[in-house]
Amino acid sequence: MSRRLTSPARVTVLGTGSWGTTFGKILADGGADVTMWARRPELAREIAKQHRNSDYLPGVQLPPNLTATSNLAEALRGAQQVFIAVPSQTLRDNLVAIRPFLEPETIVVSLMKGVEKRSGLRMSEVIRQGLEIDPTRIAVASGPNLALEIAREQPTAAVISSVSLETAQAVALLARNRYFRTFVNTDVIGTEFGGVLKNLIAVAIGIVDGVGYGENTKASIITRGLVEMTDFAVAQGAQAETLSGLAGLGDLIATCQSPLSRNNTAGRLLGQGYSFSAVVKQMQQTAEGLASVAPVLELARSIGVEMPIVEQVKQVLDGTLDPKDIAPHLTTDSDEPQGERINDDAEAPGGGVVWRSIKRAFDQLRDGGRSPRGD
Ligand SMILES: NC(=O)C1=CN([C@@H]2O[C@H](COP(=O)(O)OP(=O)(O)OC[C@H]3O[C@@H](n4cnc5c(N)ncnc54)[C@H](O)[C@@H]3O)[C@@H](O)[C@H]2O)C=CC1
Ligand SMILES: O=C(CO)COP(=O)(O)O
Repeated sequence: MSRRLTSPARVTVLGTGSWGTTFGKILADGGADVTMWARRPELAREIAKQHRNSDYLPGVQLPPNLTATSNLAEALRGAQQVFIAVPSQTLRDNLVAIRPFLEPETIVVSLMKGVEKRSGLRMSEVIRQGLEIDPTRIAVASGPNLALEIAREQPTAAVISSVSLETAQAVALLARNRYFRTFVNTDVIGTEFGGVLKNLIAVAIGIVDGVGYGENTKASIITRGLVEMTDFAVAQGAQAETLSGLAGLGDLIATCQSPLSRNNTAGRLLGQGYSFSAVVKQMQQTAEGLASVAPVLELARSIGVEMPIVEQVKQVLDGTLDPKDIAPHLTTDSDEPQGERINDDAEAPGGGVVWRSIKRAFDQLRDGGRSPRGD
């Protein structure tokens, strides 16, 4: 009988909220030795000694090969891969603390689904700036991954993406087990924006749910929302197929359907008539969509992409649109019936996304050479 001679990989997860802790369990159940970093020493103690995180994952038993500390240097020592799951708006400050302790070969993986409010940057871009490491050492994970379902070992899948296929594969090999299956791609822009944008559509779904509208409204918003997501992401340099994959459509379905989703929940409260500030006060956990909506719309406007559903979410957040007036059909100022695909030109070769990208690139050149951002 052959025996495994190699020692388990040593990995670190920064952030012990619902997703960080669940991802730690995924990695540990896949065979890695996992160290979690918690800000609060008492939470680190609960995870290390009782193998529980009762605040975020009540009733879930964590594996014995998962431990925790509140000492960042200790958490990062010897880590082959580091996974980060803190609220997106806190990432930059956390990177300042991480940087001195990061070892030269360590791969850094973002588990987050937001954009930085003040810069509009994706999390992998903030990591690249904050740690000054090569993009080939950075990966992102995304997909239909509601933490509590996975913590209960209900099977699901995700995508690991990096500009380096080798890096994506190395991460995917560790981040998998009997209930968590990982695929790989090199479309970091599409994978990250899929996770960011589906949150905004999930807020819209929550709003109409809160108002009391039914399945037609929701299906229309999901379908039109996917068009907006794809149009925006492709204009940023993503591949359209990524948005129809796990990190796009897959996550959109999970988040829009589940009461476990914090973005969906925040939307529902808005639809029930609570103000934005009242919703923020009630939310115990991170709802990334609330902070991402403004920077996403700013980016969309700067590249000439229409996002009517996301615009309406912003108006509801700002208190300038009555939630009951949110509608999937408010897609244009024009009285003319539109093609189903936004900005679609029925005469265009191939129609849809590709044509729009070419047209947009042409318009941007004409408008002074602003071009879609590469990764
Ligand atoms: N919960 C889920 O199902 C999933 C969440 N995500 C993403 O993971 C990221 C983290 O979300 P969750 O773990 O769900 O949030 P959470 O609200 O459950 O936990 C956030 C964690 O960050 C910590 N934290 C708060 N402020 C901090 C700071 N300034 N510095 C360091 N740590 C801080 C909190 O103490 C907590 O441990 C988000 O970007 C979210 O979109 C992605 C996939 C699934
Ligand atoms: O990203 C998620 C599921 O894939 C979690 O969604 P919420 O952040 O809305 O809870």
